Amino acid sequence: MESILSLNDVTVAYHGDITILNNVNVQARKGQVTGIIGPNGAGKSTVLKTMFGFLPLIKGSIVLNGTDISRQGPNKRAEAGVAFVPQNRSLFGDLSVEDNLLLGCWPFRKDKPLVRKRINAVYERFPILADKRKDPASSMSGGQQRFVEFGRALLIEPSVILLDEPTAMLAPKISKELYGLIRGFADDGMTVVLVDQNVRRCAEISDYLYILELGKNKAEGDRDAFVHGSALRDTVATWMDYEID
Ligand SMILES: Nc1ncnc2c1ncn2[C@@H]1O[C@H](COP(=O)(O)OP(=O)(O)OP(=O)(O)O)[C@@H](O)[C@H]1O
Repeated sequence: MESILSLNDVTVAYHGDITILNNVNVQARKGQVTGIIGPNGAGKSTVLKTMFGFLPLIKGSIVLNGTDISRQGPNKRAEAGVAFVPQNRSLFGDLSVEDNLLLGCWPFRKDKPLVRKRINAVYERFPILADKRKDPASSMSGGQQRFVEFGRALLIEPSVILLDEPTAMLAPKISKELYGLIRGFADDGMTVVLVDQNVRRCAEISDYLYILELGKNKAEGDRDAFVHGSALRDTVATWMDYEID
């Protein structure tokens, strides 16, 4: 299966020479969910931030569709079709749902008919957002706010979507709905990279998984390796004190 986005031997730091990722390798394949799991502080969020261009590389390269994008910033990567939904809430609470969506149209803002078309497509996918288009984003539930964030990410019609803990702090019912959506993104041909604390759910919807520990690759394998007892499964149980059932 074709690799769309890859981190190749990547080393990054937030400050000075204290490296956070050390020679990390991740390949995200077309139409697949690539799950990234690991204990707190392993560097999972840092992998996504690096993929989106927030951190300069000390070493290694990032390749998107065969092009080295290591030196491109987030704007360029968004233009190339990479969307990022960060872990922390990223909406402007005082702005309406529609205004938050309009902000996601920035790269093609001058093409008004296209803006309308893409926003309407989001409303078709998430009818609740059409109903609440005039309401302040902050008036919506946590799950509904996630829909706005997902919708805003979809406005550029991304080929790659990076999702950081999309169901953190949400109730099981809405989380299930979100995992269904995420699986649907991949089934529609999008390349999904999912960072998740919920090992079981992440393993269920991922095609391939990476375990990080202390900023390094620790193990990797496809879903079957996790679901049917294996070294990877034992790894998760031992390192993360977690049993997959
Ligand atoms: N802005 C920052 N400045 C300095 N260090 C940071 C920053 N963000 C994260 N770190 C450090 O980088 C390391 C990896 O953090 P990261 O958030 O990528 O881990 P994670 O695996 O996503 O953890 P969690 O599951 O807790 O979110 C941690 O030691 C963290 O303290």
